[in-house]
Amino acid sequence: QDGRLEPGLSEKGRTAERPSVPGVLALALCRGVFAESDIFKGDFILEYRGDLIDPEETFRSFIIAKPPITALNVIDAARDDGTLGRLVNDDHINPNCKMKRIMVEGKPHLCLFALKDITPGDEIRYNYGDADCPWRNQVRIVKDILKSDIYIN
Ligand SMILES: C[S@@+](CC[C@H](N)C(=O)[O-])C[C@H]1O[C@@H](n2cnc3c(N)ncnc32)[C@H](O)[C@@H]1O
Repeated sequence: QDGRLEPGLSEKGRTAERPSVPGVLALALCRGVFAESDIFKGDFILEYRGDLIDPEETFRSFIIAKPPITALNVIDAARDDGTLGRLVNDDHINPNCKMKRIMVEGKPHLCLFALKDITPGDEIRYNYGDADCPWRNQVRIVKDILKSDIYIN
């Protein structure tokens, strides 16, 4: 539409005004991808672009860099090419989109599709899968602290 590869989406830094857990995860979650226009259930949103690498190489880079689990086996997006797929954050509880692997001419492409209607301003988030994501534990720990007696106002 406007010549950008990913129209209708923008990258934003997450700041203290939109933290998942007030004051705690704001720094860890520094950037994310946000809708600029309406996206409807089933719509294609973006492709998680990266370099196609062999499984052995993927295993090595996973040990070193820990890319999101959905990207394992085929696509390594460690190299910043300016596209937004590599900036989409995880939500394992209420994701609004889903990553699907689509084969085109024998080559895998990881594509993000909307699971529900998404309105402008919403953050695009998918479930990274069963990956051992440390931030999920952080949320649990913070919730436990807030519920416990040791939390002093
Ligand atoms: C594919 S990147 C997403 C973009 C990343 N937020 C950034 O600013 O570059 C994956 C990394 O983002 C962070 N991340 C993703 N989802 C998160 C979440 N729900 N809570 C906290 N950090 C998250 C983790 O550091 C993870 O390794």
